[in-house]
Amino acid sequence: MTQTRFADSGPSLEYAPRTTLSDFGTVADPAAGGYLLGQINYTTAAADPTVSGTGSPVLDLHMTADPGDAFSELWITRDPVHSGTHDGVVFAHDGEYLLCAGRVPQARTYAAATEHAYLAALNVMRDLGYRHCYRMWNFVNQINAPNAEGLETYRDFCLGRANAFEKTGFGEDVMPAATGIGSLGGGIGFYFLSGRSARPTMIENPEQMSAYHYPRRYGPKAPKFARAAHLATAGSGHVYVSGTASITGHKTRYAGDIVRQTHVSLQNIARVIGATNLWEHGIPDGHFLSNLDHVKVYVRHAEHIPVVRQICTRAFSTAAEIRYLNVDICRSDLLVEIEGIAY
Ligand SMILES: C=C(O[C@@H]1C=C(C(=O)O)C=C[C@H]1O)C(=O)O
Repeated sequence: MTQTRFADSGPSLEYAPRTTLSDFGTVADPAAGGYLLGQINYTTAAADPTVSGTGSPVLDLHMTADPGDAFSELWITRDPVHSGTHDGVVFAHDGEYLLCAGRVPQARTYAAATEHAYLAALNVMRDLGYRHCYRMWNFVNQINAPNAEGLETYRDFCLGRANAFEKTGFGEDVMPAATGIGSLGGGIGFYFLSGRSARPTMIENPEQMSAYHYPRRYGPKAPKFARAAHLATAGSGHVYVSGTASITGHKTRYAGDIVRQTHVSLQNIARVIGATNLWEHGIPDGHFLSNLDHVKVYVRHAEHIPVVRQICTRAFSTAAEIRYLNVDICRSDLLVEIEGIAY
């Protein structure tokens, strides 16, 4: 288990093997002053989000078929948390940071229910004063399958998300980093991180068209996310890197070629977090792939995982926590996608 990082830039993240979560019980580690802002279980079945008996949001995502591969993300903060629920969304906040989580049950179409669930979460952020959302995660079962009306499920989700953003004006100034990835079941699970005073800087990649500008050939409403979000309240910041794939401009590159797609995904991340790009965004900082931690590598075909692991092992630090997940990806011609946090 990684050493808890209490940084000025957001709650600290730890990965814990599913089996050790009982150790956490109430709070993460009173000795370290840690409190559990939220627990996201990447596990073998989906479940509605709940608030645990000790007051922490818990979301189970169906992201692995093998219990031995299950793990939990523990978002740990230094201050006591207050939790609650609103219209199906669970949340916890510590005065500076908020985690909220929700789920849209399996359905024939998703746009309306996604819009409703997102509005509930956006209202929680607004009403509690945590307007600066910097990272969103979305796990979409059967992401490439057509919905009951023939629209690809991912595009259906993007339509609902965009409608929620447009109705609230959310994202007009700063779009959060995000992941929109497949899952093995459970409709659409999602969770968000927001700050009260910390103002994230939205980062784009000059090698890629901003997703929110994608042409209509990719769906009725474009995906709404930034390539990364830099968060700093004091001192150095963290860069939350969105799910990144083999896309330059707006086009998929190297369809069918897992090795090249993996390298393009890594090149895109290196470009986004590198000093040249961060300075272009007014951030006097720079990172390398070796600074990335809490990496998730999503791979469409299980048989590709060994070669992807080989490439990623060489690219990232030996100290990096890396999880490989065999799930579908938002475009049917994408074979791999990678996200992480640059510290
Ligand atoms: C891979 C891409 O998009 C994916 C989908 C996202 C979403 O819809 O929130 C965010 C990042 C990726 O997980 C891309 O368009 O480059």
